[in-house]
Amino acid sequence: MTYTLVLLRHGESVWNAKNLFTGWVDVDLSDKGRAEAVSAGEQLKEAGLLPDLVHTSLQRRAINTANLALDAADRHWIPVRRSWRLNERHYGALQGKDKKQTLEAYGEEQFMLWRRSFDVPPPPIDPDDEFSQAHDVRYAGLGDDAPRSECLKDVIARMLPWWESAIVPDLLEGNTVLVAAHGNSLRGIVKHLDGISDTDIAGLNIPTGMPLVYRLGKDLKPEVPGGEYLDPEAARAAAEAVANQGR
Ligand SMILES: O=C(O)[C@@H](CO)OP(=O)(O)O
Repeated sequence: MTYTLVLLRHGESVWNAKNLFTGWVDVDLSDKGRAEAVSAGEQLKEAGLLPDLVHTSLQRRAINTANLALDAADRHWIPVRRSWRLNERHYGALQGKDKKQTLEAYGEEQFMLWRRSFDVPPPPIDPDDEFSQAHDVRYAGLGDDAPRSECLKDVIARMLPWWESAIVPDLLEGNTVLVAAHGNSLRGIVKHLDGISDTDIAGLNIPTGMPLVYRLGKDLKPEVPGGEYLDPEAARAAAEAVANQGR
């Protein structure tokens, strides 16, 4: 038995286009991002990869990407499950800041520590900051779980309970599962699936709007390490562009 998981980072957001740290700020897709989402759905349909169920974060760029992609694939009607545990990494006090200006102000080493180190979170955001989610009703029930900043290690710790309790059971029932989420929450899933080390994960970047397909064996280990992009060349170039943001 092979289980099929499709990971889809949201299409380009308006803040991706402006090169701003985004995290939990609930920005929408750009026109390019919407087109990427539609194209992702068309690619899924062409490849015969029709999701039975979709999991999304609570953020509109992922929700709208899933809706557009599933509509293009004629799968707009499938059941959906959402969780904050699939949200983007909370970028703390960097939320709303320009990536290039941050790199220039703090230097390459600090910038990369905040952006890609496994266990160094950016400084926490002030609850009254205009880009804080402290007063956002959708997170009102989180209590002490509500982050004010996260590193990738924190993302994996809050993502894994959803992976284990919601996504894995859906896969084991034989469903093709689509997960529409974010650069860093998906890096967490990939790290977990492929057993990537805390150091090597720094070099892994996920492009916007490109389906990444994992076929998993009985033990939920990937048949092809790293999974397979439906358009591998475009994905390689786009992942490199993500790696170079701020430069
Ligand atoms: O700003 C963010 O929330 C993320 C994803 O867009 O950026 P980065 O790739 O720098 O982690």
